Amino acid sequence: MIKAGVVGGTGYTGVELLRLLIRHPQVELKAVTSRAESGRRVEELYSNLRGYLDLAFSEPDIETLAECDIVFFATPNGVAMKQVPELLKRGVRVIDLAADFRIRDIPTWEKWYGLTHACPEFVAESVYGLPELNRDAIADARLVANPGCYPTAVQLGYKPLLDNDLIFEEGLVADCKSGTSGAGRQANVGTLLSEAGESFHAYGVSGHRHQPEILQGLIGMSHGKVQRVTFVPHLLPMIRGIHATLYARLKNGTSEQELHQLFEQAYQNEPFVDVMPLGSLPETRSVKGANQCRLAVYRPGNDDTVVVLSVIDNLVKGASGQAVQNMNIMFGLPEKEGLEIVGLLP
Ligand SMILES: NC(=O)C1=CN([C@@H]2O[C@H](COP(=O)(O)OP(=O)(O)OC[C@H]3O[C@@H](n4cnc5c(N)ncnc54)[C@H](OP(=O)(O)O)[C@@H]3O)[C@@H](O)[C@H]2O)C=CC1
Ligand SMILES: CC(=O)N[C@@H](CCC(=O)OP(=O)(O)O)C(=O)O
Repeated sequence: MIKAGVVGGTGYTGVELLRLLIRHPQVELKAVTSRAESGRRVEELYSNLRGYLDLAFSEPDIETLAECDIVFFATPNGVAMKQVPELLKRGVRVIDLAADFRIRDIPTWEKWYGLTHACPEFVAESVYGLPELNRDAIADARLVANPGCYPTAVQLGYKPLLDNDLIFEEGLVADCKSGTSGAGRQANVGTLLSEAGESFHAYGVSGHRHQPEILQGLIGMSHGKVQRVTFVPHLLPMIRGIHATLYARLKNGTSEQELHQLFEQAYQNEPFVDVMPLGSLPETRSVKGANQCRLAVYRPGNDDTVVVLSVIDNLVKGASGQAVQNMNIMFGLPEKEGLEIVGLLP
């Protein structure tokens, strides 16, 4: 059994990790931390876990965490980087759900996250945990940087187009919408029901920290040819889900049918990417609770613009499910272990 620890077990991604890990046949949860709730039984706070998890929250101290084989950090940005060097030294593997190890260029990371990086030397060693891109490297990694939620939806949508050199590298637009759980569980006026309900607005239009992460991924897929991407997030009055509408201009006359076949081929062996039939409209509710990305590709009016629709659950394929998928790969387990969950409709 893999001994696992979750730092930040009271947050939304933390409790989602617990929901997935308690049903994972190869995992034994050894530690779940919260500074605010230390000593309190997990099921007291999260009654959905009653009968499944016999643990109390503990302080995130290094001695407890060092007894694990793997530690997930479901903490705010800037927390994992303080404990990672010591955990790796003690032979513990780490998956960080925050952004501490996602951006290769340290000055770029420090600019967007407003922090000084505590262990920049470990960023080069870490592997960006998008399995559809980096499966082999993830298998050998000690430290995995779990991708951001928007970057997951956007990169999976653009990948077949860039891999096949089908689009101009200029003018890429990612128009994205998220549910409120993307903002985490801490009190926040903007995500109160009476603020976010029955309304819809963009945010971070002049700059969002996921833009450099998305750009870094697209630069890699295009071998340096993509130089820019416009990313605009919006807040939807729903709890879970991300919908990304991606635009690009086609280099040649690839038909909608051919684009669709190409997407199907690109993802035919991917357990968690579903290319829907031609003409489909992926719905966020179809991936609610599931580790799935659902995609559809269009060429409206036979014009030279290609439109990709990409949906995920921000807390699952956009965070905790993807983290469990990465753990499975790191430990040589079947990739779908513990993750065969069907989306919740309606
Ligand atoms: N919500 C989402 O959809 C997604 C979130 N992420 C990322 O995952 C991470 C967690 O997000 P989310 O679950 O939403 O966050 P929450 O704000 O809901 O939870 C944060 C958790 O971290 C703990 N924590 C806070 N500060 C510290 C600290 N200094 N040391 C140890 N533990 C700490 C908190 O407990 P306590 O303070 O009691 O210790 C709490 O359990 C973030 O980095 C977020 O950006 C990634 C993808 C999607
Ligand atoms: C709706 C909302 O506020 N979403 C968050 C992003 C989600 C997230 O958790 O960001 P990471 O994936 O980088 O950790 C935001 O825009 O900041």
